[in-house]
This record gives sequence, structure tokens and C-alpha cells, in this order.
Amino acid sequence: MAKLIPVDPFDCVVFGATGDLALRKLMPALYHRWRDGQIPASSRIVGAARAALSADEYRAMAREKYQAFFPDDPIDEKTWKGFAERLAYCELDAGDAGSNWADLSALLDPASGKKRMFYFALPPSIYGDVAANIARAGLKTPQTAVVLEKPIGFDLASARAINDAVGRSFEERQVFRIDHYLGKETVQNLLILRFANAIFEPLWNANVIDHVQISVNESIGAGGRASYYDKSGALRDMVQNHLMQLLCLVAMEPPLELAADVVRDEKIKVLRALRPFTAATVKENSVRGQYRAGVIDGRPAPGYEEELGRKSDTETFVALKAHIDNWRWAGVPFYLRTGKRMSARRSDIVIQFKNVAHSIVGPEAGALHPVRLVIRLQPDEGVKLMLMTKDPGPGGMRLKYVPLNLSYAETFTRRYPDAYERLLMAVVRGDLALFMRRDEVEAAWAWVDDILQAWSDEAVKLYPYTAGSDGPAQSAMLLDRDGREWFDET
Ligand SMILES: NC(=O)C1=CN([C@@H]2O[C@H](COP(=O)(O)OP(=O)(O)OC[C@H]3O[C@@H](n4cnc5c(N)ncnc54)[C@H](OP(=O)(O)O)[C@@H]3O)[C@@H](O)[C@H]2O)C=CC1
Ligand SMILES: O=C1O[C@H](COP(=O)(O)O)[C@@H](O)[C@H](O)[C@H]1O
Repeated sequence: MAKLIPVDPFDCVVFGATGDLALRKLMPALYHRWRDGQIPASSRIVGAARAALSADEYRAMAREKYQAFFPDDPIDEKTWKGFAERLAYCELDAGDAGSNWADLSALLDPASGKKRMFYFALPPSIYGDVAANIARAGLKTPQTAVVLEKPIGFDLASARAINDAVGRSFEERQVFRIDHYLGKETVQNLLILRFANAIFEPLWNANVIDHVQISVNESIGAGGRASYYDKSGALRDMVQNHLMQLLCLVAMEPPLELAADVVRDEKIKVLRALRPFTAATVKENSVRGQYRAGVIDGRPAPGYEEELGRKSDTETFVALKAHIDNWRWAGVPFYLRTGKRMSARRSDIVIQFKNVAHSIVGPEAGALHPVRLVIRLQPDEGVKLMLMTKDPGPGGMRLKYVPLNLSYAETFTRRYPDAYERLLMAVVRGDLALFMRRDEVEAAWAWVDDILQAWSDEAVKLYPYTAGSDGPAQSAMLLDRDGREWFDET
């Protein structure tokens, strides 16, 4: 067992405790940290929502959902009992100042020095009111953190309004804006890979790199979240946050250290250097798609409009060709792609290097491929360096393209915390490095707003794709026009 980073005892309130996020991700994450012995015994966890439930009913709900979401991870009775003893429930309308705030207060430790975390697993439209209500109810201490889920807003204006509203009650150092991709093991490893290995940094620039691909493909559809998703679409739901954060980590300058503002200062420079999309450039550099009925893993999958129950112009797929206008990345395209109901759940960052300037072997030796560094975020986490080698044997100088392969499953056998487990503990430690600062969120929205505006001005088409495919054909064409192709190897 790896050494655990100790955390101080804390009180954690999860608003929206009966919702999907709380029951599928947050309660299991807290249970896992308890099971691993990282949560001190004097900590308290309070689920809060409007439903009238007793604490026992809520514990039963959390347990039942845990079993449903983790069928291969049977609950250990003694461990669950210890966790459940720390878990309480408060019936509360968090958006209403007149609600049962006194009841919530009674469930919290009055010691003002204890860490306090309020997690907003709520509709973002009420974040400002909830923050004000916490303060008004006297629950804010200097040790308090508020954790805001994405999406922070719907566009730049609404993001600013939310940030302003929360900022009236809490200082920026107390606001933890979650992007759960920043908590993923392989995403964090990207920093170590880049900055703890001397071989990469000298090559990490436009002199040697041909292009970068960032793909986050999902096999699930919008499903039960279709009514939320339809107001959002793939650009707002995935690109504005997860893909842009990944892009920042790939493209930023080396930070001096991993201190929060040092890393965030480097990320914001990347966001500000992103070339804006305009009406003149948007058609050539972006693709919108929406899935139609198809087959995934041998099973029929409905189309998006069937799931939603009505016609829709919302994109469930987006591909973009982006440019970072700075010295390091001049002329290097960053191709971003994300979609639902794709052929497989697969997220990769691919750094494709330029091909050799001259081949020392003739065409009979086989195709000469460029070196690729492939960082697989999920599933099958790993890092592959795809290289040319000589195919061994009597066939003379035959070329073979093979991976140097670091598979997490084979190399690291112990279970490691998932993104939410890691991020929740980072909140308790007060480590903001893995959370988005206000200016980052707003800079990302400013870039996305330009794309949305250009899509609307130019009436950019929505191309259909079959569920279980790799997106619309236009996505392949986006790269094909540049003599490139998506890396879609499993
Ligand atoms: N689900 C996911 O995988 C992800 C979700 N998110 C974000 O997390 C947030 C929650 O999402 P999700 O759990 O899916 O949403 P759900 O609709 O499943 O749950 C929302 C929760 O909020 C509660 N709620 C709504 N209004 C209030 C209120 N005024 N006061 C107190 N509680 C309230 C609801 O319970 P009740 O009505 O009983 O009060 C319910 O518990 C959203 O911002 C979403 O965008 C972000 C990333 C992933
Ligand atoms: O934030 C979101 O992320 C999920 C994908 O997360 P992952 O960790 O399973 O890759 C996505 O399905 C959802 O639409 C989006 O809101």
C-alpha cells in the first residue's frame, strides 16, 4: 500500500445529495477514502437535499446506489458501518435563505478551526444564492471551501455572473472549481512525463512536433441527462472544460513548481494565446455532428433525438482544428475531438512528431511512420511511444512500427484513487493546483463563445453519424485535408 497523504479532520456538506453526481461519484469517493483510512474519524459528512429523508434512509440510499454502481466491489460491513456513522442527512433547500439552515448548522462541528467543505452538486443557476445562504447562516469560517461543479455558466456572461455572485460571499482562495479530468491519474502524470524526463522538453515545440490530437470519445449517449445536455451540447459540456484543460497541460510552459497559482498562470497564457474562431474560419476548422440510431458492442443504440423525444440541433460530437499563437506552437495544429455514442470509450492525447527529413532505406523496406507519443487517459491507462524499428529476421532491412509500452494495469498493480477521490482530498488539504481559477474558466468561455457565435452566424451544419462509429465523415476530412488522420488504434 502506498503511503497516504494525511488530511486534517473535516466536515463535508454535499448539496444535491440525492442527485446522480452525489450518489454515483461523491459518496463512493468518500467511502473509498474512508476505507483506505485517509479520512480521520472525527470527520463528518452531511448529505443535503430537498427530499424529506431520515439519516437512515439516506444511508440506505447511498449504500444501495454504491452496490449498483460498484457491483464488483462488495461492501465490507464493518467498514461501511464506520462510514455510515459519520454520514448524516439534512432536508434543506439550499437556494432558499429561509430553509432549515439551523438544522444544518447543528450537524456541523462548531470548532471554527476545522476544515469545512461545501460541495455544490446542484444546478449552477443557484450557486450564488447557495454561497450567500451559507454565509448568511453563519456557516462560513476562514477554513471553509466551496466546491463548484461544472458547468460554471452557459457562456462568458453567465460564468462571470456566477463567479461574481460566489465571489461576494467567498474569497477566490476558498473557491474550488472542479474539472474532474484534472484529477485523473494519467492527466496528472502528463506533468511528470513532460517535466520530470529530460528527453521530452527539448523536443516539445514546433521545430519537432507536427501536430497534437486530443480525443475524448464516449460510447454512452446523453441518456437520462438529455434534457440538460440538449441545452449544452458537446462544445459546452466537454470542450470548454475537459478538453481545454488537457490542451493547457500539453501546451503550457514549464511551471517553476506545482504551486496552484504558478501552474494556473502558465495555463492562462495558453488560453489567451488560442487563436479565436471567426465567421471566416469556422467552417474550415470545425465539425458538428449528432448521432443517429446504430449498434454499439453488438447492441442496438437509439439516436439522440429518440432519447430526447424531439427534434434537436444540438451537437453530440465536435471536432476542432485549433492554433496556439505563440513562439512554441507556431504552425502546430491542435486537433480536438469529443463525441457521445462513438465506437468505443477512449481518451487519448497524441503528440505526433515530424517525420525524418530523409529516409536511408528504400520504399521496399516498408512505410516510414513518424514517432508518436500516445497518452491513453482511459480506459487501459498508459503511455506508448510509437517508434520505427527493424523487423528482426532474415528479411533484410524491413521496417516495423512498434510501441514502447507503459501499461498502468501491468506496471502498477495497486488500486489508485479515482479523480473525485483525489480532488476531494485536495480540497481538504487546500491545494488549489488541480482546480480552475476564475480567469481560466472565463478565458475558456470567451474562446468557446466565439465558436458558438461563428457557428450561428455561418449556420454551420450538423452532420449525422451512426451510433457506434467514429463520428461524421467530415471529422476524418478535417485532418485528411492536411494529410493527417485521427489516431484510432485500440
Ligand atoms: N452527473 C454527472 O455525472 C455530472 C454532473 N455535473 C454537475 O453536477 C451538478 C449536479 O448534477 P447531477 O447530480 O447530475 O444532477 P441531478 O439532477 O441528478 O441532481 C441534482 C440534485 O440537486 C438537488 N437540488 C436541486 N435543487 C436544489 C435546491 N434548490 N436545494 C437543494 N438541493 C437541490 C436535487 O435534489 P432535490 O430536488 O431533492 O433537492 C438533486 O439532489 C450539476 O451542476 C451538473 O451539471 C458535472 C459533471 C458530471
Ligand atoms: O463532465 C462530463 O464528463 C463526462 C465524462 O467523464 P468521464 O470521466 O466518464 O470521461 C461526460 O459523460 C458528461 O457528459 C460531462 O458532463
